[in-house]
Amino acid sequence: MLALLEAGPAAGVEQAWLRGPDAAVAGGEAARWAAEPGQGVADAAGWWASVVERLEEAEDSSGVPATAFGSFCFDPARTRALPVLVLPEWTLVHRHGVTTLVEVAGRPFARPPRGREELLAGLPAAGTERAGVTEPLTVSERAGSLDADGWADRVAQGVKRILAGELDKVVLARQVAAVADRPLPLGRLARRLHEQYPRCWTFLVDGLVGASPEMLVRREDGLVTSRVLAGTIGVHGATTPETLATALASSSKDLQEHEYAVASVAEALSPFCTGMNVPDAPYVLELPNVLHLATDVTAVAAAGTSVLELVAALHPSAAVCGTPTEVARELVAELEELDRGRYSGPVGWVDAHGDGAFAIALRCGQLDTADPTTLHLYAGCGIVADSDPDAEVAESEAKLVPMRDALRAVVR
Ligand SMILES: C=C(O[C@H]1C=CC=C(C(=O)O)[C@@H]1O)C(=O)O
Repeated sequence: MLALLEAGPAAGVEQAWLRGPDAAVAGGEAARWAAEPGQGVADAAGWWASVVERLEEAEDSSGVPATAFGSFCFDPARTRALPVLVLPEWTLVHRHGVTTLVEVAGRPFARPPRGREELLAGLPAAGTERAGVTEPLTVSERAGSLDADGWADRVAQGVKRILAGELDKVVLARQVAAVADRPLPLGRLARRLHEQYPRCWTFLVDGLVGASPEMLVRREDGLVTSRVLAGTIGVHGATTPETLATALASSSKDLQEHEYAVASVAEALSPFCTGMNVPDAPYVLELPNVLHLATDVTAVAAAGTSVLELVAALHPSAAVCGTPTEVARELVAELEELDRGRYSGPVGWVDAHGDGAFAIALRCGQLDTADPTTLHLYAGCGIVADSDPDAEVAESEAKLVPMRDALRAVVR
């Protein structure tokens, strides 16, 4: 499956989702939601319900349900980007040690799926996919509308507004454009991210590629889980992870930032769930580039609640927007000078039973719609009353490391 992913669009792979040993790669289009500007997850849920109704079979013969891949905008009212929900023609799923090729057949889909043999015959054999390609990409960077100093100034303005009592927390992001000498091999980038960050959820959906450590919500057989992250410390060569973890777990600024994020998730989930468990204190999640304060929330979904309803209720959490949500959303728009597009929106999959998983699209890049050599990279930081602008710039640099490393490492 990694060979398939690596081959990317050349092998017809357009969507992917990977974590640890589990993976799904998919291609072709049996159906695509024709999203309009301003639409969001609730609109997509209606479309998906109507597709599921019309499927002849909701599952393949081995019981794996038809699955759509989606990616939604951070702020549908303020973006030129469109959200995505696609039911691929075929999906190769590896789960619990079993690999299944799921094909969507029958009404209402005009295009018949390719035969299994035909599909598999077109794929590169594992291990041969890199033969002969050894030249690294040459990549340069261009600042977004704000450079690091300009963004630090916006962080300082955010702190002032918090101190003035307008809000408690705001998440501010910055963007840089990575420009390569060739069209970017998104499948290769996804593979590299997956290999370097196996504890993260790696995604590739319509030109959005990344490896997110944050699970907005997963629903599996009625069980709901959400991994809330907020509060971060960058990894430096000289300091041991234990020392960093101790510093993070005792930082009142980071603990406060984290508390807002957990509260926003628990509050949004509660109308849809019973038996919610919210641990009293966070643990420290260690990644190669950063350490995060993390809390895993679990609950039981009310009967008939699909993962898309949960996503619609949870987004945007205080990990990407702020507290209170509406005030923070306005301040993000005022200070960032950035169209976030699908960065920091939900990205993941939903199946015909309403189960699924949506991460928050962080540590990612969005392929430029007009230029396949340009990837827009994003990193954001939670700002509270005690935030220091220079420290936030350093944190945003640490959050850009996964994409920058992957870009440096891939060959064309
Ligand atoms: C907004 C981002 O991270 C969020 C998720 C985890 C920790 C965060 C923080 O500590 O600031 C952010 O809230 C990003 O990576 O672009």
